Amino acid sequence: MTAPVRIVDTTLRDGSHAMAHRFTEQHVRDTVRALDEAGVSLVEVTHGDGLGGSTFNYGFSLVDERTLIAAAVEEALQARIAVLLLPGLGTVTDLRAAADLGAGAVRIATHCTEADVSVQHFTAARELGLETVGFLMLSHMAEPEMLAKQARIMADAGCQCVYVVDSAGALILEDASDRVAALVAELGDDAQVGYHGHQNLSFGVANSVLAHRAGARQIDGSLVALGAGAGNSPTEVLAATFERLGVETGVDKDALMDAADNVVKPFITRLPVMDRSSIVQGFAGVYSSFLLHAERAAERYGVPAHEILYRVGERRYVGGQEDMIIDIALELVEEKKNVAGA
Ligand SMILES: C[C@H](O)CC(=O)C(=O)O
Ligand SMILES: [Mn+2]
Repeated sequence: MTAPVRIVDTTLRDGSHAMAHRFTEQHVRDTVRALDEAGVSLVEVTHGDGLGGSTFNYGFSLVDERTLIAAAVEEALQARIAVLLLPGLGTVTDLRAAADLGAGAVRIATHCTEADVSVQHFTAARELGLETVGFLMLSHMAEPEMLAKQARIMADAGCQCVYVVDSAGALILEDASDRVAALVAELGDDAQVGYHGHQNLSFGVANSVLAHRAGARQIDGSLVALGAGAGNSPTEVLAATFERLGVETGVDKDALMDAADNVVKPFITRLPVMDRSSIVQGFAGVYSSFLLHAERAAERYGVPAHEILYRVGERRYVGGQEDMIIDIALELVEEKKNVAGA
């Protein structure tokens, strides 16, 4: 018998990147209601970079995330509302506030080789009675065995499901399933394994299917793929694909397609697309949420965004190093001046 999979929706968190953090309370209410009615059991709502993410470096939110979390909790009749937390940006105080507002789960995200910084946050989350999930971001930067060791750190700290997070949309087929399999082998019954894909090289859904076959039991998606870079695996496509494969998801694919077309598509300011810049992100292994930062720097300094992104990939910059995008743009301006003057 094929094992069921839980489809987790991150439209209202990863989608925050694509919306330049401009979600309104109405967007959140309408989307949560639609996901809830479609049977999605875990819905993530936070600034794209998690609790406390609304800053100069990452981009300010239009509406305070606590207002959005409270609205989401009010609309969800069966779904649990999850928040994202990046240790160092979000604090345990932010987490307590989210729990007080009714959030029932936290997804704690670290760079794929830095799981140790999440330990106190998992401890606090378990004390608060929250469901706990760990995100090993930019997973393509660590080999499967190394990633599995990092997953062990999270599980030992109280994490109930550790995700292979393909932040750059760089993993292709076995790259994803080998990592999932390594985590499953390491964690056994101690914690579940999840998979979070991005579409930069168009492998989000295919990787998710392989991840499930390798033992992942939670898979992320976003309605209309709304997410950073070329977006996430579309929730409505995941639902249709798993149904075709005979894998139980507990969600209603037609209700999700309705939500995608009639609730989310009308408010999207910029449809996720596999354009030159996002393809370069997947190819060069660049954090998807750097896309808008690179596009802004490109416009401001008159250099191509894809050239900036290639260089970000070469230097292996990670989340939190958004400011380096400006440095690279300035460097490219200098180099172009020197070539022109030579
Ligand atoms: C903070 C990031 O946007 C988390 C995530 O969704 C990813 O790394 O991918
Ligand atoms: Mn993501």
